[in-house]
Amino acid sequence: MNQSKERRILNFVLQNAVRGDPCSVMETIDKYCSEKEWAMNVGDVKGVILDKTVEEINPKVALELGTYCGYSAVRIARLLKAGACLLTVEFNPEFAAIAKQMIEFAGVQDKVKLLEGPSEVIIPQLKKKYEVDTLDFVFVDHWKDRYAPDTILLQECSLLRKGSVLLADNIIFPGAPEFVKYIRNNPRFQCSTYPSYLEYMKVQDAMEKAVFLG
Ligand SMILES: O=c1[nH]cnc2c(O)c(F)c(-c3ccc(F)cc3)cc12
Ligand SMILES: [Mg+2]
Repeated sequence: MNQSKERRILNFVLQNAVRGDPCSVMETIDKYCSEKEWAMNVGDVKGVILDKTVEEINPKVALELGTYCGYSAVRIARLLKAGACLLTVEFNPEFAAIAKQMIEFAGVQDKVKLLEGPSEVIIPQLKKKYEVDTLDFVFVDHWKDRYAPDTILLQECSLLRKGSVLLADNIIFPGAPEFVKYIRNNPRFQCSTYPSYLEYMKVQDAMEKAVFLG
């Protein structure tokens, strides 16, 4: 059976990146996906916006919705301080298996907990099953139709506290209009938009930052 694109990306990393070096893993994925096969990693351009947001917040507990191959999990985890952790949610078992190996190869596995399943099932389990109190940072990068319902679910599950920061990818392309409408008209969020470019393409995209006001 022929390999998946995600398996080809992982193999390229295993053969070309430096084990235990998160930056090497990120650079190698970016090289493969800009030169050989496009893939939906947040990438090196929007990745800088992600980096700056994580560094500004310095989260102790971070959540990622949409692991894919693990690129942004590695990107976020490399910036986490001692004792901090990232919970990352992926519903596609093939992607989760690739991401697990990617995260381990990068050497950030001690900071990352990969949770396999649909976000609407995992989010209500975070407090009791995964011992989360509240989330300091949430990177929203899964399926555009889940952005708004999962943001509502996070609130219903009391997982956000005053100052929790959401950062959502792809609000221009492919776009998340329902989420943008919801979050920008919600007085409980302070929103700001970061225009950028679609990963590995000269196509406009943007990220939305939303601070929960409690
Ligand atoms: O489904 C997605 N989940 C998370 N992130 C994505 C992304 O960053 C994309 F660029 C895209 C994308 C897919 C196909 C295109 F033609 C353009 C963008 C999709 C996702
Ligand atoms: Mg994305």
